[in-house]
Amino acid sequence: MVAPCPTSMMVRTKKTKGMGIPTIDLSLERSKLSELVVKACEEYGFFKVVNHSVPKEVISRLEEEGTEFFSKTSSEKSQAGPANPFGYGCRNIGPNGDMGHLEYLLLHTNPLSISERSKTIANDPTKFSCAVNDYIEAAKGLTCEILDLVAEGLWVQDKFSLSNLIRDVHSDSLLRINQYPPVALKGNKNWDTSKLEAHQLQNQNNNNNNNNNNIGFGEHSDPQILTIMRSNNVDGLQISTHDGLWIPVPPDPNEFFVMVGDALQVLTNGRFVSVRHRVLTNTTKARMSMMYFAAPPLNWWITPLPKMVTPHNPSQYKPFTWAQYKQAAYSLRLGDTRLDLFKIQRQQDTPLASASP
Ligand SMILES: C=C1C[C@]23C[C@@]1(O)CC[C@H]2[C@@]12CC[C@H](O)[C@@](C)(C(=O)O1)[C@H]2[C@@H]3C(=O)O
Ligand SMILES: O=C(O)CCC(=O)C(=O)O
Ligand SMILES: [Fe+2]
Repeated sequence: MVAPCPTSMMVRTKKTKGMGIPTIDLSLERSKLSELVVKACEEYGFFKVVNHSVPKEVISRLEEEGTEFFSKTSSEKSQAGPANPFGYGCRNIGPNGDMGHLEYLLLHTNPLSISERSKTIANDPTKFSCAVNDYIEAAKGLTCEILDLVAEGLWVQDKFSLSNLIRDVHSDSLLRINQYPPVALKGNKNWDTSKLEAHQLQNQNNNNNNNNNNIGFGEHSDPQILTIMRSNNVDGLQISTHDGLWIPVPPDPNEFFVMVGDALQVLTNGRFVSVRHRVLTNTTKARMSMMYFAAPPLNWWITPLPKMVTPHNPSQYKPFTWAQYKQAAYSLRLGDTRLDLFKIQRQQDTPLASASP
């Protein structure tokens, strides 16, 4: 057990199957808070926030819309599809053959695009688009708050430099509502994964080729700057630690989870690493998650913040626009480490080069 620590010092870590998920209380004093946010981003690229100011009603309205949509018949739902990339998708993830046990709605956050899409999604399109727009505004507010804390914690001079990337009206942020139906495990009906320790789950699931029956959403990192996730009370999400151990994330329908994406890894010149995560299906209950992916406008450049580049830590990435990065992401498979395409290879990175005469 971890000894309780004074609230003023917390990244509060609740023990989950032997590992802690950092939990950050947003009502803490600001300078402490920014330090904790940076620490959690460095150590895990993932944390939970409590005491956020998103109204419960904003969350429940979107959840109700999601439930109503996913309870429609397949032929009704298919009117909102296929997801190419936006709209309704079922089992197919992206354009390159990735599959999961899920169905989803993927939406661009532009209000005009939402209003058009709503017509194929909901019986009452205005009610649907209001619920979606309100949720997006709230998630965007929370994301900006967290990005400002990151900038402060990193001592970046312009404390809005990160949040400005996603505040712009042309931001390419997305909203995704995922629904994972319960999947009975093949063979042994008494095989309950919730009773397994993280390392056992890892062994059981790392070999995805043998039995991917329980993969809801395969291992990947999110390409964007930051992802804000909220789910119903059904587990399944796991994150990978820097040493490759899978940690189950206990669901908390009242709170939000934050994930560092590839673009924030670049902006921090590798000080933060985007978190690899996946979803395993539950054997009895349907999981519904709402994901807000915060991204800049398509033609904006992503380069390390000047503060993060020093003679000792020169830029690790070639400059690219968000559109170029997305294009790379969509040309690859879900689990690929697409940032490798943009890494600057330096001589000292290759042991052979330094060893050669
Ligand atoms: C297989 C793919 C699906 C994805 C685009 C990609 O080619 C690689 C990244 C995937 C991902 C993961 C995070 C988000 O869910 C997503 C919407 C995104 O921006 O990148 C998905 C893409 C998708 O499902 O279209
Ligand atoms: O459903 C979840 O909890 C995670 C889904 C996810 O990783 C994604 O949509 O990119
Ligand atoms: Fe993801």
